[in-house]
Amino acid sequence: MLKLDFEFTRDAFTLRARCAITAPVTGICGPSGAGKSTLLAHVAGLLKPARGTISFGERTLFDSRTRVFVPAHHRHFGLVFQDGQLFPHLSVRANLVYGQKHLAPAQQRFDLQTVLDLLEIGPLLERRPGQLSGGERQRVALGRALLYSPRLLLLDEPLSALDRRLKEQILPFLRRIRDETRIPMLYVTHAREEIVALDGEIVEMEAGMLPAV
Ligand SMILES: Nc1ncnc2c1ncn2[C@@H]1O[C@H](COP(=O)(O)OP(=O)(O)OP(=O)(O)O)[C@@H](O)[C@H]1O
Repeated sequence: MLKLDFEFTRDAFTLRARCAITAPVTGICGPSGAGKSTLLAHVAGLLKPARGTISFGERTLFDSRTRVFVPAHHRHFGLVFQDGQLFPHLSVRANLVYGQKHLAPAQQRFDLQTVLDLLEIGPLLERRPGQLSGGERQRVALGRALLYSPRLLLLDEPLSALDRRLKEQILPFLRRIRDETRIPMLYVTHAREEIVALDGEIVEMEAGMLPAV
């Protein structure tokens, strides 16, 4: 369970999050500027709240009173953004194993072959990101996040750069990730139908409030 109870202010924008997230897939929906990406950045450990607490399972990730702040690279969460953010100078293979290199063997939940099979990206291994279609790039980005053996997958508009056909191609892969890895997902999107397709629970965000009041 991901428990959020914190506040953050940046210029005129204030984010207030107070909720417990328990579903296997949770969609954070809401209008542009509501604070969805800012919320995800707090869960990832890329931004620090002004005050409050964030915990995942038994682990406290942030507590302003006791001055706990677990940095992003110690949270073991996988991140996938809209444009995949692959390293352009590295092959698909090198991109995939990038995060895995930093894990001790005992921490590695998946091997490369399992992820290649799951996402059907084996034939792409020796290509560079510039030689991939948008949908292939997003599958590689998902593969890279999985090989990091994340405890939670944070997805920020992972399909929004893709056309309808590609979205419909990738959604079954996301369903496979949900069913075969059982890694919980926190999924930011404008497209509620993506969350519906994943049988997820939707949490509505409005004007910096989670949940909206
Ligand atoms: N790097 C930044 N510096 C200053 N303000 C920012 C920055 N990034 C976002 N903001 C502001 O913070 C608020 C929340 O932005 P955020 O990107 O979290 O919203 P969002 O719900 O993800 O929007 P969208 O759906 O358009 O991506 C907005 O008012 C935005 O203008």
